[in-house]
Amino acid sequence: MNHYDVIVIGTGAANIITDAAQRQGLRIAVVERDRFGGTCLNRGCIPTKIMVTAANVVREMEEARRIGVYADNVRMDWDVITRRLWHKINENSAIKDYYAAFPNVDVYEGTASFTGKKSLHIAMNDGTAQDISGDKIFIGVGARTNIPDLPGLEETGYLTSETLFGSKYPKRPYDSLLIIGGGPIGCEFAHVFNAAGTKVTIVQRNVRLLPKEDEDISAFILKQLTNHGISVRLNQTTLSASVKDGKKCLTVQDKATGETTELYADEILVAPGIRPMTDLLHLEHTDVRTDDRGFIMTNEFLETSAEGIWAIGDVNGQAPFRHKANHEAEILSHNLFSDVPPEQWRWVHYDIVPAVTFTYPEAAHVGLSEASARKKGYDVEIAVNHYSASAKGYAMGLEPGDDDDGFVKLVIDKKTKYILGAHIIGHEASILIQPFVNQLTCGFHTIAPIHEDIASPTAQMLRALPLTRNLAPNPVYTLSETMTPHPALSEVTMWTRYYYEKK
Ligand SMILES: Cc1cc2nc3c(=O)[nH]c(=O)nc-3n(C[C@H](O)[C@H](O)[C@H](O)COP(=O)(O)OP(=O)(O)OC[C@H]3O[C@@H](n4cnc5c(N)ncnc54)[C@H](O)[C@@H]3O)c2cc1C
Ligand SMILES: NC(=O)c1ccc[n+]([C@@H]2O[C@H](COP(=O)([O-])OP(=O)(O)OC[C@H]3O[C@@H](n4cnc5c(N)ncnc54)[C@H](O)[C@@H]3O)[C@@H](O)[C@H]2O)c1
Repeated sequence: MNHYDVIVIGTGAANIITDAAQRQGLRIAVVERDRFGGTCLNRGCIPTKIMVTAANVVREMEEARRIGVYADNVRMDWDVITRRLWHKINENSAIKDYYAAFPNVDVYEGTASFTGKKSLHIAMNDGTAQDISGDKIFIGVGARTNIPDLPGLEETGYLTSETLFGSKYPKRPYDSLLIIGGGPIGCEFAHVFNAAGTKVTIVQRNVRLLPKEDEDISAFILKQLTNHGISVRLNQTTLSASVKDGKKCLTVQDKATGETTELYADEILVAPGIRPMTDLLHLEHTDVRTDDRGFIMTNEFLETSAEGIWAIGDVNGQAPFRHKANHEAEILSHNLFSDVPPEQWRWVHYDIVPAVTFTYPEAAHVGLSEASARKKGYDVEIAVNHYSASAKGYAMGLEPGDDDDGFVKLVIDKKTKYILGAHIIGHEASILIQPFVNQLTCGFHTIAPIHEDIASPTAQMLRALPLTRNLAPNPVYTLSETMTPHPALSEVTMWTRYYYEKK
């Protein structure tokens, strides 16, 4: 059995940990069962945003007539989008080659599962098997679509984000598409296919689209998607799927009226949320604890309940975004692989994770919604500013009262005047949210334990201090510790710090 200093399972955000351990000359095993680079590169953020960016331009060109610019025959060239998208996805093999070239890194292409507290069996993709063990093990195995238990779905056939960017990639846009789920995945694909000319219907179980957003943002996006011709059915129960007259059919029931309807389309895309990839890991052989949905429980230092095992990214069930996963991996790299004393350790706090849904227009937020702030007992004040109130907004053709006149909404604690949450819907909301993320990240922070009972002796010592960190606005390291939503154009400014850090 090969023994390693470090084992990293998964090659999404966990690559940041591999890089840090590699720079220290440690002996590392990297295990990956699928395409290298994880969800973001292969079937998530990157290919969807290549599509979304093209879809945005379609909408912008259509709207440009209100400022005196006319473009005829605006259309998406699916072949160009397809070529650009797969060009990017295919970079995954370069990631594998990159790691394989290091003498201190062994790359295993296969599925890892625990056989003991620190040992793993790898069912290699070529049919062979390997057994390895390690001192430090990092789990970054991500998540996948949580397929609903819907009668007839398997027989009818369906798409997920995984198969759409895999064996079922469409050679041309569908004529019609039913989307199960009105979260970020459902809404972003609805925007893309709608702009590509597909007749799109979203079937959403919740009474709102994007229910993790502030209610005002959900209402705005509903109006926008509807204005663009997307049919949205809220508050629905999906009863069954079938094939009728050559079309795929979804039978749904309105939860309020009880009315049952049959919806037809060429294809069904399933986007009802995600489940962790922990089922393949056989964590029962370890002391790693999971919650009732199978997500690995981690503390503010990304420690699991098992000694020497950490977990980052989607698999820990906290804010499933790539920038959050990167942030966690950077914290571990700093704490464990940069020779700093524990008193200089960083920790994660999830209350300042920005989120952007790349619909048209974009929806972005950081911090608490109005409803969640009130629920937490804050006496809140609200400040709202519309795009049309700014000179640039007018220049863009936005007038007060326009359906698409986006806005910024601040949720403020009446007592302290602190910003509890910032919410933006409108053009480039992904960039406009950044100042609020920076502002909330700056300042003096005191460690806030997550899962109090998960604590290595070092974590216990740091909690007892208690550990503090002052992020003054001027030093470049404050930028390094501030998240930026991925993939927003604000990365161009925020990631300048990498050139300072020479990474
Ligand atoms: C359609 C879609 C669009 C998205 N858009 C955005 C966006 O715009 N912005 C954003 O921030 N987030 C977005 N996300 C979410 C984002 O992709 C994830 O939060 C992020 O990629 C998670 O990274 P990770 O490192 O935790 O896991 P992953 O990137 O999923 O990496 C895990 C890796 O582990 C491998 N693996 C799993 N189990 C094993 C095993 N047992 N053995 C070996 N290898 C294993 C997997 O094959 C995978 O490569 C999107 C997701 C989807 C599905
Ligand atoms: N721009 C981004 O950052 C981005 C984009 C896409 C995905 N993601 C991440 O990926 C994760 C998965 O996205 P998602 O949209 O699948 O998840 P989600 O859990 O956010 O949304 C799924 C939606 O589907 C609905 N739903 C669930 N079961 C249903 C059913 N049977 N019928 C009808 N509706 C049903 C739920 O009410 C929910 O609103 C998200 O948590 C998100 O963080 C991020």
